[in-house]
Amino acid sequence: MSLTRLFNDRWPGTVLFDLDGTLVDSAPDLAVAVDDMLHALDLPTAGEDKVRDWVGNGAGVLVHRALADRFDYQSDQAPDDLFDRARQLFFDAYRARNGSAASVYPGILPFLEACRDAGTRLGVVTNKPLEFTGPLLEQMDLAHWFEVVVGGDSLPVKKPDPEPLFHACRELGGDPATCLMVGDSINDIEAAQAAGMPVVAVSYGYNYGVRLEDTGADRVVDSLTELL
Ligand SMILES: O=C(O)COP(=O)(O)O
Ligand SMILES: [Mg+2]
Repeated sequence: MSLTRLFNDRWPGTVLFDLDGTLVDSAPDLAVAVDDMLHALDLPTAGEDKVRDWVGNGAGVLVHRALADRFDYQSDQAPDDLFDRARQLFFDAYRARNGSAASVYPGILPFLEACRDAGTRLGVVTNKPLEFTGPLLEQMDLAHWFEVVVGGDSLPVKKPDPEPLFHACRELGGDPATCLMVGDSINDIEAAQAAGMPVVAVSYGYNYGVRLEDTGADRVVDSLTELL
């Protein structure tokens, strides 16, 4: 099925992209920064496989998961002073590292080119803090594609709340019904569904180690080129 089938044989007027795990494989740098933080705190390091499954709810939750050494950290949440120290260590380490080992996923550039050729307006809606989002998009030479970038701390709420998607769509002058969300995790799918936007999920990203099939996405693809 081509993408236009989702929009009555038209290309979407607006496309919003998730960042980590959708446009860019950022986990290698996030994992080094998490391990630098844990090492500085004399805690056992986590490694990239675990960190991949912990990414998705923003930097603060990633730090909590790393301190607890598990996804579900709520019952064993770090005390405020340890969390504050860890968060500072993580932010310093990731700031120094952001983009070093990251890469743009295959299929992204042809899809962005097709959107541009169709006159579609493009935005990024990520749970990543804004201070890391701009530099990463610049380093990956992606920044020039997007008219709007909403970070995890741009608004009082993050995905899966639909408000960041509404906000980006409004800024682009789009209509949620003709806006497509593209993401890699259940947060993206739930946010899009709550916003009334069709959603395509990419299978190659980080969905907490859980397969994306049966999560309710309108389509799951291994590469965005499948939509062309
Ligand atoms: O920083 C995160 O936790 C995830 O960011 P994303 O929303 O771009 O996947
Ligand atoms: Mg993501």
